[in-house]
Amino acid sequence: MQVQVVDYRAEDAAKKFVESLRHTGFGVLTNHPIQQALVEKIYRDWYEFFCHGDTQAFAFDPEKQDGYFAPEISETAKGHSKKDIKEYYHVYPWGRIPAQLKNDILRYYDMASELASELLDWVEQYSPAEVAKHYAEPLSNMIKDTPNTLLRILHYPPFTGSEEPGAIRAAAHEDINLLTILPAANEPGLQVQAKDGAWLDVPSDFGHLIVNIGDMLQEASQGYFPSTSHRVINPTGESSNKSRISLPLFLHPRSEVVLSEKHTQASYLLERLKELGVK
Ligand SMILES: O=C(O)CCC(=O)C(=O)O
Ligand SMILES: [Fe+2]
Repeated sequence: MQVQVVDYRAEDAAKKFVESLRHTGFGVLTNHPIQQALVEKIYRDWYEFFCHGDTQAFAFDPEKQDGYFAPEISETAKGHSKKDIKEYYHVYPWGRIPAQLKNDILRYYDMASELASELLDWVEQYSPAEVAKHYAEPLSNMIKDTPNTLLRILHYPPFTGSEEPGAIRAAAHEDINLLTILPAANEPGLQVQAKDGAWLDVPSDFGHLIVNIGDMLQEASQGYFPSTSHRVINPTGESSNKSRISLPLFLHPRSEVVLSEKHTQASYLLERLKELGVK
């Protein structure tokens, strides 16, 4: 099993990329249209906010789920008992965003959402007919005008030595949503689980764009596209003193979109958030 690094501009990009998604749940793009300078600026500015900003003034709203999630209330992955070692902020265009960070993060949100829509068209194009016939509507249509797509800015703080034994930056989990788009973080650590159980590093050179299948696309494709387990391991050596910032965009269909006979987006999300203990 290999996560493919695919040149977005190559002629056979869509085919290769969807093959990688099918076999590993992950695909990685180079030469993609997301501006790296913007990503780097977001990393710097949000690092500043996490370290010196008035995070408590933006404490998350339990109902709407926008805002800042402190390390103490941060999520526990499904099936795990220890909290992840991280803090994060949930950006929705309709939600609260610190004024000085608003322009850049919403520009990124729009840019990444637009690319995501194209990637969903690629997935649709290379879905076998017997899989695609179960899509209740075109995949890219499912996210059109959606208020549910979530941009999460994650800060994994430097290690101090007082971390809870056994806890890791992000315990093994699957994403809940349709597709996740993630620029390579400023520090390594992201791994995906192969079919034989082994953990493999996801190619994460600076500038790479990492894309993975979430449970909702697995559900909609009746398992054809696998939502694979991934995790963020703890830093060692010099890296232990460094923060890690990452920026996953979780694409969510509109609430009423039908995923399968059993679930709409809304019913599926509610079930999963309850499992995570954040709802
Ligand atoms: O920080 C990362 O690289 C991945 C984060 C992640 O998997 C998540 O928040 O769902
Ligand atoms: Fe994830």
